Amino acid sequence: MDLREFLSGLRSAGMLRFVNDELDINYEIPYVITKFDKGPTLEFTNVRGFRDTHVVGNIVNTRNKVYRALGVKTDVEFYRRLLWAEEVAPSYRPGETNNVVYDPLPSVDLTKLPIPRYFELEPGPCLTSAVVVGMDTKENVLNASIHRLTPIGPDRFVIRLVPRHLYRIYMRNREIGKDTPISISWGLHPAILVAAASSPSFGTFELNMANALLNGSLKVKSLDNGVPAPAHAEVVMEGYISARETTKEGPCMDVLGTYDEVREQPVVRITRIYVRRDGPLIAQALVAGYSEHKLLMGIEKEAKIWQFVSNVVPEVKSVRLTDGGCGWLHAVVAIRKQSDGDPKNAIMAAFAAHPSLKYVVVVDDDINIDDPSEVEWAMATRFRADEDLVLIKYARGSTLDPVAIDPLQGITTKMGIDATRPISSDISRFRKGVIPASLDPDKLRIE
Ligand SMILES: C/C(=C\C(=O)O)CCOP(=O)(O)O
Ligand SMILES: [Mn+2]
Repeated sequence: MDLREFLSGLRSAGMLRFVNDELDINYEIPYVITKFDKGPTLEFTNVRGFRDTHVVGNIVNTRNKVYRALGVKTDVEFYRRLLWAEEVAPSYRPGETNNVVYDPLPSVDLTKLPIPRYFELEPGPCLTSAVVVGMDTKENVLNASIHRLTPIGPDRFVIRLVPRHLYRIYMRNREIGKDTPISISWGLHPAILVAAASSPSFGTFELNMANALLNGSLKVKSLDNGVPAPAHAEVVMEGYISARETTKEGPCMDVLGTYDEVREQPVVRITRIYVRRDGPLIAQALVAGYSEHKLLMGIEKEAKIWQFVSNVVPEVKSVRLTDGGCGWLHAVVAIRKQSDGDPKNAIMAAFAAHPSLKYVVVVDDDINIDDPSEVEWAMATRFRADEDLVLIKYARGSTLDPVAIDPLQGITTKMGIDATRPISSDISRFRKGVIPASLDPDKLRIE
């Protein structure tokens, strides 16, 4: 399964529309994508200045499409499948092949690639949906993750490295004076994107996880620098993260919909570009701060929160990283509690599961956590700040948080809210009002 097959499945299911007007990849296509933020997948067939190229946006901008990509139907099925893939990843190493769909370009020139330009204050075009595989040259540890890459020359990017696994690999290589060999793959089946956006423990290779999610069908090619890349990507680049060279990165839009800080970040040197040529090249545009970005970043964290909270509370119905909380900073967890102390433990478990989380509300399982008004209703009727509020000062949060105490380290204050009704009290005081009638109002003759 590659991106093209996934897109054709969406088209057959009526979930993908073609846009045939001539549009520019600079601002125009991203703008249209944001106007259909929770809508259909859009395939732009007439991209100004780029022949034989389509741009696709909103490929997994809804929960439904993510679940479709992973072959699951319900939240709990999704949590179990993703956690299973993290667990079994070591025994799902993808097979190696030289039978790839892409060919090398005669020369390296990033300006020839259809990399979109998104937001007004950004310094230029930005690659927001590519998977970077990096290798620890000493231990041969591999890691796959998604990073913002801004071209700064025909063969150079600057890469935003959050202090996580690729950063650790880069630091370990740097300590012995080595550049970090990488592959950058763009235009991938969403299962690979979901895996790369996941955080299994260091040493678990996310492409193995993707292979498990794809039922063992993923194939990889080893590039000349020794790093694997998926054999069915639209574009693959081979290169190195420089151990010495850094430059300013940003200002670039992040998942919060605000401009991330400008930081000194490592430079990437590209040594080869491979491009798919069988039919139009499919370039994936992903607009930072919109639904696809939020879902890809947050959805694995929902599974992790579900897992961690399930360790302390027997029944966890569902978890949402909320839209207003940017799919990253705010969560709602619906539980069926057995003790009035359960929600506090659930709050602690949620913070342990997702270090960037800043605010979590725990509700009973009669609350629809997809409806922000119902969640607020639970807070209005089941929460009292003197005993149901947890504040944790000076904890590790997100490096993106504009009000962090220390933005470099992402240190902030966290808040947990127990909006569940007390077990001991009269349940009827907390029940939602129901009118016992079963007629269909849509069938009434209302003039
Ligand atoms: C750089 C990040 C997201 C983005 O660019 O939108 C990830 C931030 O991760 P934290 O661990 O929350 O700092
Ligand atoms: Mn990792």
